[in-house]
Amino acid sequence: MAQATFTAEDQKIESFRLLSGHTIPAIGLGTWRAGSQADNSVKIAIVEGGYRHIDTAWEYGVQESVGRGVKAAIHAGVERRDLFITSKLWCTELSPERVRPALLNTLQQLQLEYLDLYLIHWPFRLADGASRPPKPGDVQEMDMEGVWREMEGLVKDKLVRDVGVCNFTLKKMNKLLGFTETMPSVCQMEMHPGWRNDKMLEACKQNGIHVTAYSPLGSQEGGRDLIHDETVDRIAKKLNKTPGQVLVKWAIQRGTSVIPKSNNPDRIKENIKVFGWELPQEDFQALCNIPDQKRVLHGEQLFVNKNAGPLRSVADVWDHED
Ligand SMILES: NC(=O)C1=CN([C@@H]2O[C@H](COP(=O)(O)OP(=O)(O)OC[C@H]3O[C@@H](n4cnc5c(N)ncnc54)[C@H](OP(=O)(O)O)[C@@H]3O)[C@@H](O)[C@H]2O)C=CC1
Ligand SMILES: O=C1CO[C@H](CO)[C@@H](O)[C@@H]1O
Repeated sequence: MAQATFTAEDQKIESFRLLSGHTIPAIGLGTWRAGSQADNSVKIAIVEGGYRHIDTAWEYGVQESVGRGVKAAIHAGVERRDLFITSKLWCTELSPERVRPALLNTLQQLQLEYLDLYLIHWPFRLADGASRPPKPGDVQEMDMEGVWREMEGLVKDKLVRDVGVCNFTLKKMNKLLGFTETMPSVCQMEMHPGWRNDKMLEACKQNGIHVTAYSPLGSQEGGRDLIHDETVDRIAKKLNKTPGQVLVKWAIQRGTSVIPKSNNPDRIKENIKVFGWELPQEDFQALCNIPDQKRVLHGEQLFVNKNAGPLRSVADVWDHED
C-alpha cells in the first residue's frame, strides 16, 4: 500500500478541542461546487496536502464523489480514524422521523460507517420538492427539539461522533440550548474579514461551542472577491504569503476552524500552508477593520422568493437579526 506523502503531523496542522473532548483539525477542504472533480480534490488534499478534515453536505450533490476520494486516500495509507468528515442534514429532512434515514443515506453515499460531525444545515424546514427560491408555504417552522433528540440519538448509537448546527441566529441557538442534552459541538457560519459576525462568535465562545468559518475567501463565485481586496493583498505581499493564506490564517487566529474550497491542486496545497508563522497583531487588526461588513449567504435571500417579495412563512421563521 502506498504511503501518504504528507501527514497532518508533517504539516503541523493545528486542531481545536470540542466540548465532547474530540478534536477538529483547524483546516478542512470545502466541497460546495466541487462537482465531479470532488474525488480528485479530496484525494489530493488528504494525500498530497496533508488535510485531515473534509466538509461536505447532501445538498452539494457530491457526496458519492467525496466518498471515492476518501476511499482512495485510505487506500493510499491514511487511517480513517485520523480523518474528520463533516456532513449536513438538509432542510427537507428537518422532521424527526427523517433525520436517521437522511444520515444513513449520507453514510451510504460517502461509503463510511460513521461521521465525525453532522450539522443541521439551516434552521428552516423546506417542503418536499420545494423550488429555489421556494414558493409560499414551502418554508416551514422546524420541530427543533424533535429533530435535535434524533441527532442526539445518532451520537448515542455511534453513527456520528459530534453534532452541531449551521447558520443559526442567536435566538435560535438560545432556543436549542434551552433543551439540549448533547451540546452542539460546532456552529458553522459564514465568516471572513468582510463578515466577521462577532456577535455569534462571542456567543458561541461563551457557551464553549467551537465555530467553523465557511466561505473564508468570500466564496468568490457570486460572492465577495476578498482575494483581491487591497488590505488582504498588501498584507500578503508584506508577509510573502498569498492572499488565500492570509485569509485562512486570519480565521485560525480568531480561534475558528476554516474550510476553504478549491478544486485546483496548487491552491489546495497553498491554502493549508499556514502553520509555523503568525499574522502580526497590526495586520490581524487591519483585516478586522475591513469596512462594508455584509454576508454573502443570507437566510432571507436564500429562502425568499425575490420576485414575489418576502414570503409570509419565511417572515414567521426568520428572526430578523444578524
Ligand atoms: N454550512 C453552510 O451553509 C455553508 C458551508 N460552506 C462550506 O464552506 C466551504 C467554503 O466556502 P465557499 O463558499 O465554497 O467559498 P471559499 O470562500 O472557500 O472560496 C472558494 C472559491 O475560491 C477559489 N479559491 C480557493 N483557493 C484560492 C486561492 N488560494 N486563491 C484564489 N482563489 C482561491 C475557489 O476556486 P478554485 O476551486 O478554482 O480554486 C472558489 O472559487 C464550502 O465549499 C462548503 O464546504 C459554504 C457555504 C455555506
Ligand atoms: O452550504 C451551502 C452552500 O450554498 C448553498 C446555496 O445554494 C446553501 O444551501 C448552503 O448553505
